[in-house]
Amino acid sequence: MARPVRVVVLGAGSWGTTVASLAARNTPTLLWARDADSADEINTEHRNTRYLGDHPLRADLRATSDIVEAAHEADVLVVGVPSHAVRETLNEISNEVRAWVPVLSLAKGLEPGTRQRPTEVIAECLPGHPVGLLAGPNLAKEILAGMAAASVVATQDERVATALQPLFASPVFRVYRNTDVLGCELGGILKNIVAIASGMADGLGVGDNTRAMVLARGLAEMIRLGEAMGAHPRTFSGLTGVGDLIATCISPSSRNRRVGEYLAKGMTTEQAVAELGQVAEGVKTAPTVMELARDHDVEMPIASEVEAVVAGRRTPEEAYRGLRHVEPGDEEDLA
Ligand SMILES: NC(=O)C1=CN([C@@H]2O[C@H](COP(=O)(O)OP(=O)(O)OC[C@H]3O[C@@H](n4cnc5c(N)ncnc54)[C@H](OP(=O)(O)O)[C@@H]3O)[C@@H](O)[C@H]2O)C=CC1
Ligand SMILES: O=C(CO)COP(=O)(O)O
Repeated sequence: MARPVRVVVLGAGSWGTTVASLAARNTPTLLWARDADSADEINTEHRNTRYLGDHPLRADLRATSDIVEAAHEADVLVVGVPSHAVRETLNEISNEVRAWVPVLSLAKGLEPGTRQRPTEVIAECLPGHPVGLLAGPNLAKEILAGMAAASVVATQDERVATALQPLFASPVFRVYRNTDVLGCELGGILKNIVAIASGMADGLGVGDNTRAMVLARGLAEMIRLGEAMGAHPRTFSGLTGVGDLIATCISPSSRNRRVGEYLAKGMTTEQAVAELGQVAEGVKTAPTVMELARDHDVEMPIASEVEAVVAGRRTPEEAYRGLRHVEPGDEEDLA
């Protein structure tokens, strides 16, 4: 009998640990934590208190702080470190991962400097491997608590996604597939910036109509940039686009939304990020997205205001006043 597929997840933060727990239900799974104490805690107490409080993890989920051991074990490699850390993490193991092992990204940001999406960074670090991503409206703590949710495995080759879907699925976690890798990845990246705007709206106490406007026009910006970069516009009406946008913009637990709320309460960006103690990808990604918008000649007034607040050039009140001055055009004109 063939041995089961072994999944290795790199990064034992809230989402990496949660995805590893999903996979461990289906197949032997090893989680790499760069911190040895976290690996020990997962192995002996079946918890990751730093990121997931007291929530019990599956007893069969194994962890290691030895990244080379992890790389050698992988039949499927899942990259769950933040976008800015994908390259340095994979560079450590670029000669250790067996050929053809599929690599899935969980990260929802852009690499500062290169402006590359995580799947592009992975393709450079591990050439020749099938590369894709797992994304959707997936707030880690809800999924770990067993609440129903859905996600998407996106790979260019549909056969790869079809093979990977059952590794992460459960009766309450539906895993769809999609071949528009660019569109699915951009949805997860761009919604974080709208979520910061939504959090600012919450913090400022603006009305629900205003929040809805920000979500709807934020989605229009995501589609505009996505289409200009070559994504399929219809992808943004799915789980990885509007689905993730809604979850992140309304959830009290979204880190990006919370950063916006903290900024509206008067914190600096540094104070907001420190208060959070976890990654909020939209903070680092906002300036990179504005560079892409300029390159592709795409107007993104909401993202532009968020970037100005994050950079400290504008207050949240000024940003919301600024949005009032944007000349409304044809609503249908998304391109
Ligand atoms: N949390 C969620 O609900 C979801 C998150 N995501 C995305 O998943 C990615 C990871 O997020 P999440 O798990 O939430 O983040 P967390 O902040 O919870 O955890 C980050 C993890 O990455 C590790 N890490 C940070 N910097 C480095 C580095 N330079 N080198 C190696 N490891 C590093 C941290 O290790 P250490 O503890 O040692 O610092 C920690 O294990 C992000 O791109 C996020 O947008 C996607 C869907 C849902
Ligand atoms: O991407 C997420 C949910 O799908 C998590 O969002 P935050 O990083 O804002 O918590």
